[in-house]
Amino acid sequence: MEVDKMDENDWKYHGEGNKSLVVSHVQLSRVLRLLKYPAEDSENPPQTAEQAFRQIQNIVDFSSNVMSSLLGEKFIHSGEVVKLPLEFVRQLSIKVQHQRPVWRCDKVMDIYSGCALCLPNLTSPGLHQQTHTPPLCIEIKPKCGFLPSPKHVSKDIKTKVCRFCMHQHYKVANGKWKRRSLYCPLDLFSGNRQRMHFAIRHLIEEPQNNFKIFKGGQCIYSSKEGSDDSLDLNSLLHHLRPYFLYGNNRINGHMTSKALLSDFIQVLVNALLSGGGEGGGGGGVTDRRGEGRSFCEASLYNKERIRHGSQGLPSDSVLFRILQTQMLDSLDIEGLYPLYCRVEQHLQDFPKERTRLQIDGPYNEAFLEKLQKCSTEDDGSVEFAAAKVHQYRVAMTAKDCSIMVALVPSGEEEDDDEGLSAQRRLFRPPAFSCSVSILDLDPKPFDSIPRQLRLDQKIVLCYLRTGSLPKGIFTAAERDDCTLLFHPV
Ligand SMILES: O=P(O)(O)O[C@@H]1[C@@H](OP(=O)(O)O)[C@H](OP(=O)(O)O)[C@H](O)[C@H](OP(=O)(O)O)[C@H]1OP(=O)(O)O
Ligand SMILES: Nc1ncnc2c1ncn2[C@@H]1O[C@H](COP(=O)(O)OP(=O)(O)OP(=O)(O)O)[C@@H](O)[C@H]1O
Repeated sequence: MEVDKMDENDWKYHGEGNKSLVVSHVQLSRVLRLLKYPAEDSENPPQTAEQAFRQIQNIVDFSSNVMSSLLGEKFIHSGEVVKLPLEFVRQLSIKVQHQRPVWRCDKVMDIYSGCALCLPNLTSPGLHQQTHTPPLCIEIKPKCGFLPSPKHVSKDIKTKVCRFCMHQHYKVANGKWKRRSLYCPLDLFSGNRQRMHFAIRHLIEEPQNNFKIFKGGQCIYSSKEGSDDSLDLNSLLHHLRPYFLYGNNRINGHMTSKALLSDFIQVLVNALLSGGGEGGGGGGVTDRRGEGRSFCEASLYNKERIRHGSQGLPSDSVLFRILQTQMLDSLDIEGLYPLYCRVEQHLQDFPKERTRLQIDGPYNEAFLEKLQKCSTEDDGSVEFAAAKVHQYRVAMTAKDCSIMVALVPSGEEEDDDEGLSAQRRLFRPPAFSCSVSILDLDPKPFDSIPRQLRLDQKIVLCYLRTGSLPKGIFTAAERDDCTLLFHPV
């Protein structure tokens, strides 16, 4: 990619989040991730080109020097900062504008700095070049997978119902989503295949911003934000069917929708429990959170079943690494906030200390060391408080990152109809080579901590007012099954 010969016609809108917009190259497996600003700042960019460059370089450094070490290098693609011609960026911004979801248009793409992050396109990995069938990529934003310790929280409910499940009530009450998602992250992070299966079924049922499926780089399944349009599950099944032709669950040569979906989820669970495409998963590890902190009372999963074995997550799996990193938040926002205030006060008294304490970076080995070597006892120092704040911010990033699982059908060259006996085709399970990556590993600003506390309080209050008794409306059988409803395709 030659940055001085950029043509907006080679790029198309790919997606966006709260703070960046992503375009993908039409031929190369590359994306550009551009910063966004609040729309009211569109005339006067809130930072200079140098500051924007530094912000993106900080993202690269944080990902490659800090998160990569905590999450495992094999999952991380940190990318590189690129300087783009301003005319190209302006034309690109005009080109993509009409494809952007309306609810994201409170922010505009940065057209002033010319800086962007260039990354591999994780939804169209080069792997597929050897096969006829495009890869299937599944993006999951799993959110926080554990309950806080009772020691640090003021409201008992926080030790029973997870943040995601409580937050759902708040989001629906505020109109962010029309329907509550019944996905519970604690089920996904359980390492118990049945619970994980259950969690993924609910992600499919109500994806919100937690679940997307791409085929050959195109998004084929996601929520339409703010809308209550029913999702096209039949269309999804239509896309999935060719990948699962050889499943075991066929009746008279036809695979039922339920079986198809079940096979798909099974493959996804396997990928999430594997070591990330480099051989089989490591041995199961004991769940060190203890039963009390790994089950959410709002989950519809039948708790009785958990007795039949929670194996824990394999230590080389992506979920294990994300969960461990999330758990660097050992104090909860309530326990952390007084330490934040200690740092904040110190910075008001001694503004130059901001640099020594690495509040805004640099995100280098010294930063990583500060958070890894943080003592367990509070000695009252600002260094201790800053290290706990660093740990919390790293945990926040791990609570907000996404996992991309790329599935490529393997052994496809043998699969022509003439070449395989009907018997073999009927019973061979689908085989995929998979690769797992983690995306969106940006550092969370120091100043976002007071907002975190306020949001936490609002979520808990809202849940206490509106969130009780969801289980009562389901029968035990519905709770165990919660089968998605399909029409035959
Ligand atoms: O606070 P949360 O848990 O709602 O997470 C925010 C996300 O909301 P979610 O609940 O996942 O829909 C939010 O996602 P959406 O904009 O809702 O898609 C962002 O990821 C936000 O991060 P940042 O401020 O852009 O760096 C996230 O904010 P941080 O808390 O990670 O700063
Ligand atoms: N390297 C990549 N390859 C393919 N798609 C990507 C890549 N990076 C991001 N995307 C897509 O673009 C979307 C937005 O990117 P990202 O999550 O990084 O934005 P964000 O603004 O940081 O999100 P958030 O709302 O969590 O702050 C992702 O959900 C994903 O679908």
